[in-house]
Amino acid sequence: MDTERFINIRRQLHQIPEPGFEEFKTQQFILDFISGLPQERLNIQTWKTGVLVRVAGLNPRKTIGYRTDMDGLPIFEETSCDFASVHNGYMHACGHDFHMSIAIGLLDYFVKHPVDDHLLFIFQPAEEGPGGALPLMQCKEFQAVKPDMMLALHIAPEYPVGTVAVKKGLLFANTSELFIDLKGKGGHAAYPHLSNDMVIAASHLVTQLQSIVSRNIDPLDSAVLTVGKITGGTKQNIIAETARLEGTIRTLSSASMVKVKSRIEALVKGIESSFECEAAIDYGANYYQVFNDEELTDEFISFLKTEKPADFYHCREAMTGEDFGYFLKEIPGFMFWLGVDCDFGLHHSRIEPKEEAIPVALRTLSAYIEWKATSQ
Ligand SMILES: CC(=O)N[C@@H](CCC[C@H](N)C(=O)O)C(=O)O
Repeated sequence: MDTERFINIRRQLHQIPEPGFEEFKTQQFILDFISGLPQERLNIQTWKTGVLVRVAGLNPRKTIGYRTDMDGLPIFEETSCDFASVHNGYMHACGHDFHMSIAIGLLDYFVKHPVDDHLLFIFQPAEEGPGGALPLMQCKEFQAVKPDMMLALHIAPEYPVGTVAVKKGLLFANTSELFIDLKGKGGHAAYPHLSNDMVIAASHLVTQLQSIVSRNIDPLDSAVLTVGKITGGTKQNIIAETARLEGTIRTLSSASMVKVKSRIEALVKGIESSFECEAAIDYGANYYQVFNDEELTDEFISFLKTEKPADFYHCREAMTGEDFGYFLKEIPGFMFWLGVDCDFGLHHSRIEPKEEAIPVALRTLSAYIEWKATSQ
């Protein structure tokens, strides 16, 4: 496999990160690549900004699905790459450029080396939000070619290149976005008694929210509540009429998600009454946990240990979220981490994953899919 080619594709994709459901250039890039492949075995469909490509099997008994996400994040890139994002304010800071180039490499390989089973490559928009997996799964294009098993990977900055980390069962958390709007009364900075300051109300609320994880959740059943963005007011000498908190909730159990949300609602009610303001809560997109099929994951681990395309690490569950969880809720399969060894983590403006991980993923997945799609 000419892995340099797919590293180069990763660099081209890295330059054009786009928001969820606006991956227009990315979609065109993928379609252009596909149009250069031998077409005889291909069935190509688009859904919104996504692409579904089926490679017809030689003697199909099942369909194996491979999913990559496509969207970038609203982050100003601060890497030293000479192929940095040309979309100012957007960056592939969660590895979706890696994920796509690996999917393209596998597609290229299997078009030229067909296997018995059908393979479905799913280029899915909007993983970072509002979530493309669930609506894609409901579309008629997907239903017509629905796989019998699903695979995906995610880059992992904390593991060395050459490793694959996985576990059976729960891998990623349940997630819910969180948006809280506060409305009070604006006014002159010098007349606080005639106004109702939402910067103060928002500050109290952010602090109170921290008590939920520490005091309402069983410490053995982890949860995270992060407020990632806070906005309010218009100028330093004007009392803020409105403020907005934007965050995310992560829990390992769905019972804890219910609990966190009920505590948020109680605290927000308290803020309304103590600060005499109005508040509105919006939970945005919710992602179902990523739960790896036990049998298939065990089998993949045995494959890794026997064939050794990569070093196997047994990982713990993580509080990251992934709408790939919706695929795994309906279709057996698994997701794994691909070690890319870098100093900065996911969602950081300086993340520079090591590209040597791309050949590791191509080697591992082409061997595994080849075995899975011919042997059983
Ligand atoms: C792997 C990863 O980083 N996924 C994202 C998914 C975001 C879900 C949603 N927008 C939310 O914030 O809840 C993550 O932040 O874990």
